[in-house]
Amino acid sequence: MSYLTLLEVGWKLVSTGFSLVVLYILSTTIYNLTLHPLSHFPGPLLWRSTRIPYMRSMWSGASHTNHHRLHQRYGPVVRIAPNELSFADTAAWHDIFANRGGREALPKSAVWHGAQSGHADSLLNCLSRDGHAHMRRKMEPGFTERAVAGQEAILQGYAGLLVNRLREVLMAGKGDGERKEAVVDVAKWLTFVSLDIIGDLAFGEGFQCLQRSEMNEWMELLFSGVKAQVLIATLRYYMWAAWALEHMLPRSLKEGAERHWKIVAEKVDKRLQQATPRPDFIELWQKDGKGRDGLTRGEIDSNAFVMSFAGTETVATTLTGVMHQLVRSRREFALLKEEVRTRFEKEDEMSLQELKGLPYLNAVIWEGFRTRYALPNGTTRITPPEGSIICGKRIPGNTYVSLCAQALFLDPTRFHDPDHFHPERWLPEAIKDPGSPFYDDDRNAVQPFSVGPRSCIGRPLALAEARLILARLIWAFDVEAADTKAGALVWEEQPLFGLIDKQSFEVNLVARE
Ligand code: HEM
Repeated sequence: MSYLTLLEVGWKLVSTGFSLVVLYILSTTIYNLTLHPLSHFPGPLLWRSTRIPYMRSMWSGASHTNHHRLHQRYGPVVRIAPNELSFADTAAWHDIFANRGGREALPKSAVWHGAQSGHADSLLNCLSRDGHAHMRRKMEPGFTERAVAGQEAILQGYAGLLVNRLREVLMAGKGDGERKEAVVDVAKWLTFVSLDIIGDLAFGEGFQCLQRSEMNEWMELLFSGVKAQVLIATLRYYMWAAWALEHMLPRSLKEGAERHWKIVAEKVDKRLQQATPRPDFIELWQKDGKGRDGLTRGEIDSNAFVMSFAGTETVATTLTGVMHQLVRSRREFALLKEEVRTRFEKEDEMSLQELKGLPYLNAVIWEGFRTRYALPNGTTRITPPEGSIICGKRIPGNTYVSLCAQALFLDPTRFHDPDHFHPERWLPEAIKDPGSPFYDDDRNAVQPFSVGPRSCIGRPLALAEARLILARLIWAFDVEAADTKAGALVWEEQPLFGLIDKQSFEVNLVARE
């Protein structure tokens, strides 16, 4: 065969291949818009026909604001990709995430979850229903109200350290004895304290963030790893992309991930060598000699690893969000200050038990969840092959479904004045008084810890931390808006990669008079 004939054959092959690809894309697009079982669900044309707008939205970090906008335009159910629906309806919490009337909660999908190869499952990643239930039973002793009460000294220690470190910053700040003040990045300090607490509970020692006023290098790598994992997960919607990813990931990335695991194993080793019992997770996840079953060594490593992001960023973002609201809401801030400062004369009187009973403090935290939620796009599940009923609608099998918390929590048909910070909507007065503008609010819509068998195991700890840290800060300092660029943070503009990618938020910290 001559060189020219070879070229011709080659060209024909390429053009046929190209035509086939174009044909495939065209026919799938037409199928997605017409014959696909989800074709009657509303959504923008491009989102219904290909997954590209969804991926773009995820990769740009704007998925929460985009999905929220789609719900405002199309209603409580939106088709956000050919085989995916987003819900913004209170009933969806139970229909997607809870076991109901003999029907089990919808499972997690292998796109978003599953163990890392060569490592044991963690509670968060485990895909098997039975495997998860078994592991959850073994881990629960580490997270009960009783366990948190036993961990109180650890929590108080770090909350006190946070206040003392901020007092030092204040002393070095502007002003004289009458009024000392300093601009501080609260997002950073709240991350430090939540990291140190979880470091202590998961590995037996804090990460020394508060002491050093900086993030531990390992944690920084871990957070960027989590972000990368979210972006990589979106590629798994395409089988070929998942395969290519598995085979084409640079060796350095794989080595980096293994280094993480090695550090985890070393930290767990060190903790296991401590002979004195301490009320931390590892102690409570192990067999206890009194019949309590425990995690395997591999499971301890995987779960300690997961705690370092699942239990830190969530708390830090919630508290930063609450601060962001409080500095803009003078009346609400004054009410909170009054409650905390009149109830306690001394800092050490602020026990976890006492704080649980403070109505306004708790209302502020719940309004923080509603307006500044750390997971505004929720998490994804997949319907079983036989399909499922969600919000009264029959959803075909193998459909990805999620709940857009931001759209639900800020829905004007469910909340009075939804875009503004009104802690009083959570007070017993508003709940009981038909004259209150918040009486008819759909408070059940706000489920920051999700519901059902895979709801947040760390809920009691998270609430205890949030109450304690917030109360200790409010007791010790006055906080005002800072006239800096980071002080003018627009909350909604922060990108989302699974969790809010928290930016700096500066406030003016003033010594309490
Ligand atoms: C304000 C703070 C927190 C919020 C808003 C939050 C929210 C959530 C949500 C929505 C889920 C369900 C995830 C899903 O459906 O896939 C979850 C699960 C989980 N959370 Fe939290 N969380 C917080 C704090 C914590 C803390 C402090 C810990 C532990 C120290 C923790 C550990 C976990 C774990 C291990 C799971 C997986 C549970 C399972 O699959 O059985 N979280 N969290």
